[in-house]
Amino acid sequence: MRALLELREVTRSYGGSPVVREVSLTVAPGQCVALTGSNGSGKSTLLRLAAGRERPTSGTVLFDGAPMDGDAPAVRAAVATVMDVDAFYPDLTVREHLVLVALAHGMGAAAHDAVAEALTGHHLTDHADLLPSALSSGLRQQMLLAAALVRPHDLLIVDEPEQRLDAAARRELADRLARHRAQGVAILMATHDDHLVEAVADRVMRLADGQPAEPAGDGRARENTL
Ligand SMILES: Nc1ncnc2c1ncn2[C@@H]1O[C@H](COP(=O)(O)OP(=O)(O)OP(=O)(O)O)[C@@H](O)[C@H]1O
Repeated sequence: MRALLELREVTRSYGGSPVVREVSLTVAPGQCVALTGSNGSGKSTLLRLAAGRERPTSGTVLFDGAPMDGDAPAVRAAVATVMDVDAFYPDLTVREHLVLVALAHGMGAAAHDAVAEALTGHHLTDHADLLPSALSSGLRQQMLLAAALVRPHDLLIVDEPEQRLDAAARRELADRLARHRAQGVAILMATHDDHLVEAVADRVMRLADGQPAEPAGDGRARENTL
C-alpha cells in the first residue's frame, strides 16, 4: 500500500548539531509506527518534522506523495496531532473546545453527537461544562486526545499520548488507537509505554542520538529502517 507519510533521510540540526540524523520511514494507511528511545533521543523533533511543523535541515518529508506543508489546508484537514502543547482558550468549556474543533473541521450536524461520544469515551462527561483550567492534568490530557480524535483524520501524530494518564486510561487509549488503526488511520507515535507499543504498533523504530538504533531484544519482529 502506498505510504501516506514518508520521511527520506531526514536530518534536523539546531545550531549546527544534528538531533535527528538521516531518518527514513514510511507509514501507510492502517499502519502504526512507534518511536521509542530515551529522553532527548530526538522523538519529538522527528514528530514535528513529520507533522510539517518544522522543516528538515536536509532530506524530505512527503505527505500523500507531496512535500509536507503543515500549514496547507489539505494537510490540516487530514492530519491530527497531539504534541507537547497545552493550548486552550481560557474562556471556553471542555465541551465548547471539542465542538469548536469538530465544527472547524467541517463536521457540521454530526459535530454534537461526535462530541457527546468523545466526552463519554474520555471520561469528560461530568466535566464537560468546566473550563480546562479546572481539570486535573490527566483529564486535560484526555481533552487533548479527544480534540484530536473527534475530528476526521487520515494520519495521527501523537507525542507520548500516555503521559499523565493512569493505568486504566492507558489501556483504554491503547484500545482506542488500535481501533483507529483498524479503521485505516495511519499512526506515528512517540511513546515510553511498552503496552501501547505492543497493542498498537506494527513497527518500532528505536532512536538513539537521533538515529535508528538496534531494537530492544524482546524477540518481537521489529524494524529499524521503515
Ligand atoms: N528548538 C530546539 N532548539 C535546540 N535544541 C533542541 C530544540 N528542540 C529539541 N532540541 C534538542 O534536541 C534533542 C532531542 O530532543 P527531543 O525533544 O526531540 O527528544 P525526545 O526523544 O522527544 O525526548 P523526550 O523523551 O524527553 O520527550 C534534545 O537534546 C533537545 O534539547
